[in-house]
Amino acid sequence: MRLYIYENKDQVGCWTANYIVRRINDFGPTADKPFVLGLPTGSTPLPTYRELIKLYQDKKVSFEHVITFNMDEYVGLPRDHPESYHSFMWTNFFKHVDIKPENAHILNGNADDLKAECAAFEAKIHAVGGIELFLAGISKTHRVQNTCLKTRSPLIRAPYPRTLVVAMPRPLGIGPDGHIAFNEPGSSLASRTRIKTLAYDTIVANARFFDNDITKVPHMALTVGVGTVMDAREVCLLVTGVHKSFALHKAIEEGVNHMWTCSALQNHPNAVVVCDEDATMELKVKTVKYFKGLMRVHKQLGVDSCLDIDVSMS
Ligand SMILES: N[C@@H]1[C@@H](O)[C@H](O)[C@@H](COP(=O)(O)O)O[C@@H]1O
Repeated sequence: MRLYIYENKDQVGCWTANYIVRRINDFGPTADKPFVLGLPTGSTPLPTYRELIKLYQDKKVSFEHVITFNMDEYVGLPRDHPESYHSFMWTNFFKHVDIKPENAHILNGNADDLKAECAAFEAKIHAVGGIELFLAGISKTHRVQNTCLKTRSPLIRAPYPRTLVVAMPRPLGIGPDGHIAFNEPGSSLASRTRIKTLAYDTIVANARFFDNDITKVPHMALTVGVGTVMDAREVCLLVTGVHKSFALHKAIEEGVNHMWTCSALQNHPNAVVVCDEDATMELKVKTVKYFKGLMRVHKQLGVDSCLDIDVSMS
């Protein structure tokens, strides 16, 4: 596994978009030999999508012969709901480039037979020869730091007519998370595309997109499995922001573990993690120095041409 560390999320997006364009152009896709790309949703890939659109507008790439497969979709959310992953992908990427609608595959969370929908998705990936490059993101981890819990204290009730609500400090804790697609903690590392119940942490995290009302957040999703991602010939994991730093630590500094499904990538023969400085916050200094040193040496020796990508150009 390689780890590339860039200054900020925009540089990560710039590098990733240019890398995808390079991979597509080197592959030379045609109607008979399309380039198959796996794609994520979320805020993390947005700078990448913005840069990809710019590169398309500058005629540096065409998506005419690119086939995409998205990682996941909510169950039961109308396709045209602004928070569906269909809406996200068309608003933020597809409608701006020349991809053919029939080539952009997104799971249908409203299918009559969800199991058949998942099986058909896997079959389609197989039919086009598998995924060449899977772009992925991971969810954040929650570090609860002295936030307040509302509780009722009988001791300080009088002389107030009603029970008084007082704030009590909560102990520092770390919630389980760091999932890839919707492969929540405990997902099999050999899992395939399937229906998944969302973890409570994920529902709470995603409430920000649903008026902060957890009752509006779908509780189930269709998601590619960890095994589906691992089958891609290359995986590129994007990690930006300090809120992802603990997940990054779990992904690369500790062992492979189904409670941190992103850590499965340690077993992938061709995985690259691209992160920003903020996301390295929970890594050991020696880990950061090691990977930065590798980047420097590989660049000097010219053995890793993707390190030549100029991330300051946008
Ligand atoms: N199912 C998606 C994941 O595929 C995504 O990686 C994650 C992170 O989103 P963000 O990039 O906004 O932090 O959100 C959801 O849980």
